[in-house]
Amino acid sequence: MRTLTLDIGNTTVKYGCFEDDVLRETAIAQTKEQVGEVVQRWKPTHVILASVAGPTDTWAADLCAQVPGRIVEFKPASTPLPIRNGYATPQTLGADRLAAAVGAAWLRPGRDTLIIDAGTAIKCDWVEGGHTFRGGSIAPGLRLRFQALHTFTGRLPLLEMPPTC
Ligand SMILES: Nc1ncnc2c1ncn2[C@@H]1O[C@H](COP(=O)(O)OP(=O)(O)O)[C@@H](O)[C@H]1O
Ligand SMILES: CC(C)(COP(=O)(O)O)[C@@H](O)C(=O)NCCC(=O)O
Repeated sequence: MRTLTLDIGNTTVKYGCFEDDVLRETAIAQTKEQVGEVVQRWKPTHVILASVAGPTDTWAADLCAQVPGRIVEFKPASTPLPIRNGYATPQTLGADRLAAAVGAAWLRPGRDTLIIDAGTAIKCDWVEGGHTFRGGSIAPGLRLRFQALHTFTGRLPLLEMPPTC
């Protein structure tokens, strides 16, 4: 079984190519065309995706139409989980945050874990005892902070992150 996993964020798409349970390739795609090239080259039989991008973004559905097997979308309010979701409003929770919690519980079974995920936004989330997602905080990411400081002040220049950052 060849499975493509897609983590569609607000800035980039992170993908992983699995052959059965073995991760063969993982990378960051900057454009949807790059993800299309991975589908053409890797020829996945199945796709598992989680997205926090806007609902008008239909390119993922177009890509999945090229894949013969199952397409599974990870949805916080309905996807069965190996942990309990203690978030008060699962229907508004970002799939990336809950997926990270499932990953953290798998990496640190039975342990309290703080997840810090620095993307477009910086999310700090808590997994209690390796069994319950407790939620956390959402704050602007680095680029948003730079943009806000430049836009809403008179004297601060717009800083760019160095390419190696
Ligand atoms: N060294 C860094 N430390 C923390 N945040 C960073 C760093 N470099 C880039 N970023 C932030 O990460 C964002 C891109 O990360 P990414 O994982 O692609 O985001 P998303 O998951 O939201 O698509 C950038 O917009 C920037 O705000
Ligand atoms: C907070 C986010 C915008 C982060 O997106 P990202 O930085 O991964 O692109 C995303 O997780 C989201 O849209 N969350 C919905 C609100 C919530 O999780 O409570």
